[in-house]
Amino acid sequence: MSDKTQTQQPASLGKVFRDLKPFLALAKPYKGRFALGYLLALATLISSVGLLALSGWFITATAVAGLTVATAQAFNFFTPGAGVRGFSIARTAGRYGERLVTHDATFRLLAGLRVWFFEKVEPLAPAGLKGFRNSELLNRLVADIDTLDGLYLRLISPLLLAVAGTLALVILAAWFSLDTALMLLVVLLVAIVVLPGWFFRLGQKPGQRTVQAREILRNRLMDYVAGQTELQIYGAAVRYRETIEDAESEVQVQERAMARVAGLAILVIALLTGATLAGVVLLGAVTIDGDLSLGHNHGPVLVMLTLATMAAFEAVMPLPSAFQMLGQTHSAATRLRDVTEQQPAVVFPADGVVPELPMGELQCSDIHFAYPNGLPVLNGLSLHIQPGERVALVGPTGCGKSSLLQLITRDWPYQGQITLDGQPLELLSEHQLRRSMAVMPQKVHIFSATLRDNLLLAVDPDLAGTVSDDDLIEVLEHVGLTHIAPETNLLDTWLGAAGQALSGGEQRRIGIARVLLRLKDHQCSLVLLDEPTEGLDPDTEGRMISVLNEALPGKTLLMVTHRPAVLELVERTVTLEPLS
Ligand SMILES: Nc1ncnc2c1ncn2[C@@H]1O[C@H](COP(=O)(O)OP(=O)(O)OP(=O)(O)O)[C@@H](O)[C@H]1O
Repeated sequence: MSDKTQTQQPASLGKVFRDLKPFLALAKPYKGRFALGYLLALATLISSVGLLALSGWFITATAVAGLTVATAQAFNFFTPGAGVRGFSIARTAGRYGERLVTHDATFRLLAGLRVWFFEKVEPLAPAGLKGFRNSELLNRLVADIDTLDGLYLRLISPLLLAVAGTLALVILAAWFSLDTALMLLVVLLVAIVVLPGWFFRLGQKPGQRTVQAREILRNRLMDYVAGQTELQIYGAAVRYRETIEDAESEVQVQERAMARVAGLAILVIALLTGATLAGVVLLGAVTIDGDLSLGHNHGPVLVMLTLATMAAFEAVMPLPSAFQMLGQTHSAATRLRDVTEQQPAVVFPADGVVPELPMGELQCSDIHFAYPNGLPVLNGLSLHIQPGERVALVGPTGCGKSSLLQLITRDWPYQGQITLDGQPLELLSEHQLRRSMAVMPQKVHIFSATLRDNLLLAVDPDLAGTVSDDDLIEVLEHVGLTHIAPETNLLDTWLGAAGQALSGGEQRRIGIARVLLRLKDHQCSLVLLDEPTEGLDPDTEGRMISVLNEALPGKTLLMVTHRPAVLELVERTVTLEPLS
């Protein structure tokens, strides 16, 4: 089985930031929290620099003051001592507060991003999502959005902090010596501008490949779990597991490549820090020219500046690794945009026309339709169904029967016109269209939810609360589904993937039960059934036919079927011919 993956071309840093701009804009609702986080990070950095600088000055000044009795007695130990304690407490509290606030803001933002992504995806279904597997969408919704935390948490705030830290240190150094200040400015610019650009380039390819390799691994794992039965039956499980192991090895190869780059980043920053400290000491030694006296304060200030430089490097230290991860973040953002920038194939008007008296008259005129692969399915189909008429749509498999039902539910765009009670479907809002129809698709989906929830989803939201548990039980009795759980907790029985499995026939009867519930709404005038009795034994099929017969009077029916028995429900049969 091959994997459908997209290979991304390496992009420049400018393009990456342009591509990420919309995601930065999505952080706007949380800007207050992020600003507070930044201020706390700044306070922490100032406290760190202050703590080391003051401690360095204090220790050296104390030593110099101790050289004579007079200076030792005159020296004020208390104010610097209190300052060291103050900075130390502020640094701990600041770091705690900063972590709390920025993580809280990021988690809120990621939750908001998931809602935003889902809102973008929902109108695309089903036509716009056919190109994506479920596992791909899930991967994007969960893993890719998680990867974006690097953008907010590890990139923007640290970058701003490094700039602020650099400026502060250079100003402090300039007060002591212009040469030292200039050297620090050059070194820190290298650390803020050159190194991040270099590590961005080093990390871009393995970062993108990591995201890709993880997606392939997740897709294969999800396919493996979903296709267990087939894999076991055909003895293909071992072969398939090998492809999973291959995918896992590829993830490890890419992660190792990323780890190597991360190690290099730590090494380069450590070397740069060491060299800079040596430079500060050397330049400082030249500046003070051997004068360590307390009067000029030179010695203590030199130690203070050296330790302040050390602390300021804390701010630039995370930048190379953050930029190394940028390729990964960009890759995740691009994959999200691939989905969210698609235009829905079908758009519903917000306020559609309201049908006065729903009759269920359906008119399809000159319908042409092809799926995105371009193969024509319907070519000039016309069909008129009178209000209350019952019609069966028959024809060889693959001739387009189910597709026609999907056009009437507006799943796909088409050429020609379909009207309901004289109104083109395009003029109906989504709610009005859904409310006017009871639909049973070819494949009935059972949600991982209670039986009650699985039935109530067929009830229009406007009528929520009007359907009681007794009504639900009555419907279950009609379709013969009261046996699937003990009577005492029948409606609370958990179904679907995480609950009780249902047979194919039971699933179809859940579909019929949903239709029966929808038919209680007087605004529902059209019933579309796709092979409603497929997979049922003749007795159960006969029972379903009489249940539907009782519920259908006054409603228009268009039913796809291959089963002769169910034709007794209809007055007319329309045969669809295959195009070739
Ligand atoms: N999502 C899709 N993308 C591309 N082609 C599709 C899609 N769904 C169906 N088709 C193709 O469109 C054609 C019509 O399919 P459709 O399901 O409407 O046939 P049908 O008459 O209902 O068949 P059956 O009686 O077997 O249910 C078939 O050739 C099918 O392969």
